[in-house]
Amino acid sequence: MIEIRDLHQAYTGRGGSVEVLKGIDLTVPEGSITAVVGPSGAGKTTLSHCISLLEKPTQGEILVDGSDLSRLRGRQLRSARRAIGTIFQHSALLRRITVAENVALPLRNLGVVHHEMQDRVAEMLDRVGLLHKADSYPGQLSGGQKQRVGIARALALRPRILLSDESTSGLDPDTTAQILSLLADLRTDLGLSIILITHEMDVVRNVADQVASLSHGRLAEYGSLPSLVADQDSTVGGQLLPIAALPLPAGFDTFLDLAYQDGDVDPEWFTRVAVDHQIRLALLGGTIEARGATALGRAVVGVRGEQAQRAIGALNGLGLSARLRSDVDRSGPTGTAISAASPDPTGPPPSGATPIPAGATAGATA
Ligand SMILES: Nc1ncnc2c1ncn2[C@@H]1O[C@H](COP(=O)(O)OP(=O)(O)OP(=O)(O)O)[C@@H](O)[C@H]1O
Repeated sequence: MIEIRDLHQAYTGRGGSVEVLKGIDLTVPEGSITAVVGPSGAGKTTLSHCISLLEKPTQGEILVDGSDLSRLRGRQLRSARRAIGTIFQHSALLRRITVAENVALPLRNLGVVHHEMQDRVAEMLDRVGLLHKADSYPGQLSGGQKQRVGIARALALRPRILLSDESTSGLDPDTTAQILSLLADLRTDLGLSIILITHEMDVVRNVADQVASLSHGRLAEYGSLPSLVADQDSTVGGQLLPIAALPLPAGFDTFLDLAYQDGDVDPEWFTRVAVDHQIRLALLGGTIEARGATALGRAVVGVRGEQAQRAIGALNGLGLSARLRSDVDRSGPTGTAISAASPDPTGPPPSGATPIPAGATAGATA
């Protein structure tokens, strides 16, 4: 487990001191993946450098299994670094030595004896599925294979924490999925605490247990992924499952935002509200994402104003979180004018997620 407490980082230049991290508190439980997201300049890389002990924070603590690594120097610092393995964006392998020699580097620097080093390298390459590439050179590998070697190297010192700094950036979707699946397995098999610094919301949605969002050097949001998706006030939740919706059809004047929470939603909610409760609903857009045995989702429906409160009650009773939008008009619920011919102005639905066909209506005559 890694705990970051009141972490500050300031840089001093000609123009004076600039505080880039302004008191970050973050806990990454053992055996879990925490994604750190945020806009450019929010402080993600600075946080990553502080965690990997490349930079010394100006204030605060980085506790790994209870001991503060941020105040160490010299030999103690070098030793503490072993607790944290880092995977970089471009794998950062040395081109002139073999895959096995790259993985062995951290062990060699530590003076591990030869046969032990060979065993460890073979074990780590086997874990990432690349034992057969041990004698190849990095230039002979695909992008995804290079990243796997980078992961094997990061694991060589048996760290407790794995820090991935944009490690899937620039990889194609299939390769990204393979790397994420490997990270998820490592979390489970080795009980690693994994910190994923990324700007890719697809990556976050597919693999993160918790999400921390930075803004201007502060922690803007933090929570489990399902809780953020279910929280209608969460900006990150909206970014994780973005929805573009059709405008309200004739006869409807009120938008409701819906969120699915964990597995407790009645799968027949739409029919039940329409038939059992005699409420007219127009399904205007939505996304459902399967996570293990549960489903996460967000949707937008249209209702008639006089039925809105009853609809909210019925939907909440079926396990959804339903909320009236206050800024109701006939443009989309985001306030952006959306035409029926172009129902998705923000681009395709997130990969791996199932878009609900917009425009379906149901309901008894009211
Ligand atoms: N060595 C430095 N000296 C001065 N300012 C710095 C230094 N490193 C980073 N900064 C500033 O700190 C802020 C946060 O930078 P950082 O690279 O951590 O953001 P980021 O969230 O990783 O952004 P991106 O997604 O674009 O990589 C930026 O305003 C940046 O200009």
